[in-house]
Amino acid sequence: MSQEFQLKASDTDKGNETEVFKGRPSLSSSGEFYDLAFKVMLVGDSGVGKTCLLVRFKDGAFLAGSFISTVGIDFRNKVLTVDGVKVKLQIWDTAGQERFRSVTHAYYRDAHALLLLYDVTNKASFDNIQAWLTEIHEYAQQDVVLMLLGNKVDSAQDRVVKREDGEKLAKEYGVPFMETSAKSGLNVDLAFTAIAKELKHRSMKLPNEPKFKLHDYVKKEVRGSGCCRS
Ligand SMILES: Nc1nc2c(ncn2[C@@H]2O[C@H](COP(=O)(O)OP(=O)(O)OP(=O)(O)O)[C@@H](O)[C@H]2O)c(=O)[nH]1
Repeated sequence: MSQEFQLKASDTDKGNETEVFKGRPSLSSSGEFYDLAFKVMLVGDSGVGKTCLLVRFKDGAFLAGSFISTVGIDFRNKVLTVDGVKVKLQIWDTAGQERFRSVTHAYYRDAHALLLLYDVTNKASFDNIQAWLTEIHEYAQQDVVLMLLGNKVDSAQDRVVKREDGEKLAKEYGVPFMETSAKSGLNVDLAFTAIAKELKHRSMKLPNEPKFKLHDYVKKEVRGSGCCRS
């Protein structure tokens, strides 16, 4: 990583935690207890809405107005309760711009999950998904949890990528898929919850708990863009 683009921590936590389960809860620096911690990375072209998705999930707000591109990498923490277990997600917001690509490459290998975004109003961002998948294949862990998100579905009048095209691409690559809107909140909590459930089930199975199937969960829970709340 170049000196120029050091990690920015929006929360006071350090950015170097790995998955933990000590049999007793840990305390995050924001004062919340958690049992497990995972790193989730947001990737995709510049402007697809990675920062807005994270802000929607973390703060329940939408960053309207002028678009300020992420520089390098940033992160936020959020603790979720998944099946009675406190799961801390440390969510890394990467810069989509090409010139920061070498910075983000360095972070892939530590990610437990990746949310790969395109913008349904921007065909190029969809066409670039294949290149992002190649990059993920090259730099991320082999067993990384991956999900494809088509964002900005609130902009129905500007949509150029059909839902079926997203579904088809996701099926081709065997990844779960959903459409989201950082603006309306549609499916935003669901995307992060699904990831947290998958990571939790992979690392810790409670007695008598059935096997968790991420694809089935997403298919069952996902909501269409006719509606505007998560
Ligand atoms: N209509 C609509 N606009 C959105 C949505 N999400 C993001 N935007 C807008 O899209 C622009 C880019 O959003 P960002 O979240 O900054 O995009 P990014 O992917 O983080 O971009 P980089 O930091 O350059 O990689 C902003 O003007 C947002 O207001 C959405 O769900 N719906």
